[in-house]
Amino acid sequence: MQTKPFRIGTRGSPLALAQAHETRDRLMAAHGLPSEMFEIVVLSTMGDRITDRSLSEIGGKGLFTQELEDMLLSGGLDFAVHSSKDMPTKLPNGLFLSAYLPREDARDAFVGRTAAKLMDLPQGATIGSSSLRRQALIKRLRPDINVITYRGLVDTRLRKLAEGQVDATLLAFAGLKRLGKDNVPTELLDPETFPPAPAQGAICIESRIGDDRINGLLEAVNDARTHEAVTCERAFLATLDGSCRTPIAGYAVSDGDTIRFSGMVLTPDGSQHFRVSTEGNASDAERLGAKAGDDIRIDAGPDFFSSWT
Ligand SMILES: NCc1[nH]cc(CCC(=O)O)c1CC(=O)O
Repeated sequence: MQTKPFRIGTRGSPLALAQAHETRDRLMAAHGLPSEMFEIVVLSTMGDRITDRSLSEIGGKGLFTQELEDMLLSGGLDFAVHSSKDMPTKLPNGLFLSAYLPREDARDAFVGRTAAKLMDLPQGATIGSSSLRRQALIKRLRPDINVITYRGLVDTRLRKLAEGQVDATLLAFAGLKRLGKDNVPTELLDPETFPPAPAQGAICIESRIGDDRINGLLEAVNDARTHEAVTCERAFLATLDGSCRTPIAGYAVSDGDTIRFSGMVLTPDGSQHFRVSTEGNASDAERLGAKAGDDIRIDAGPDFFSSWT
């Protein structure tokens, strides 16, 4: 009988804490365990400490994960809760993504101050976003718009917007929902024209390979369809993501039998893009995503990825 509490690692941002609490609540419900059986351990990561530069400028992998992974490997944590979108495609030896909670809405949310919709913004308007994918997609649809670097906690971004520093910003709808800010978006962007980032909207749990006791505990909260979809999207990203300087979108939906995937790569200025769409057996999720990555790379040609990176 386990008597010591399970140690759950998380970052300390309001969104990260909400995700850690959701994970704990689902584990309590699945196993009939009291909250005292879980201890939430908050760690600060490089990504939390550097807030004045965009993530692609800082570079490096695992900006939001390394400190948690180090402590997982040293045994100080039993598992860690992350936004799947923040996970590098390669994990440290000995760790894996053992469970995914049911995915939240994966769409991007547009939060407008001077217009409610992206396509209705005035000519030359300013949008705050540091995501290469969002910048490229905005410029593809609205080349006149000026995109400025914009990072920080969700509340900080919304405050800057309210103060008039920008006309609009884009955020993952999933994050807003988890913070109880469902009513903040003025538009939800269509995944056809504005596809989300690979793994957006999905919470994952990272743990040690071979730690059967913990992995058995986590299995009970794994959502198979989310696991399949995000595995497909991450395989697509892994095939393409040499540099993290490439705007990449990818979104898969699994019904348990069939998985459908669409991906897009763009030049940072949005002037060129390539798409791929495919479907296959859900049990083939990873191969399907990797193949889509290979296909779009061939379609785009050798000069596409080297032209700006
Ligand atoms: N560090 C960025 C990040 N990582 C995950 C989310 C949102 C939550 C999610 O995609 O599950 C966000 C913020 C955003 O894009 O608005």
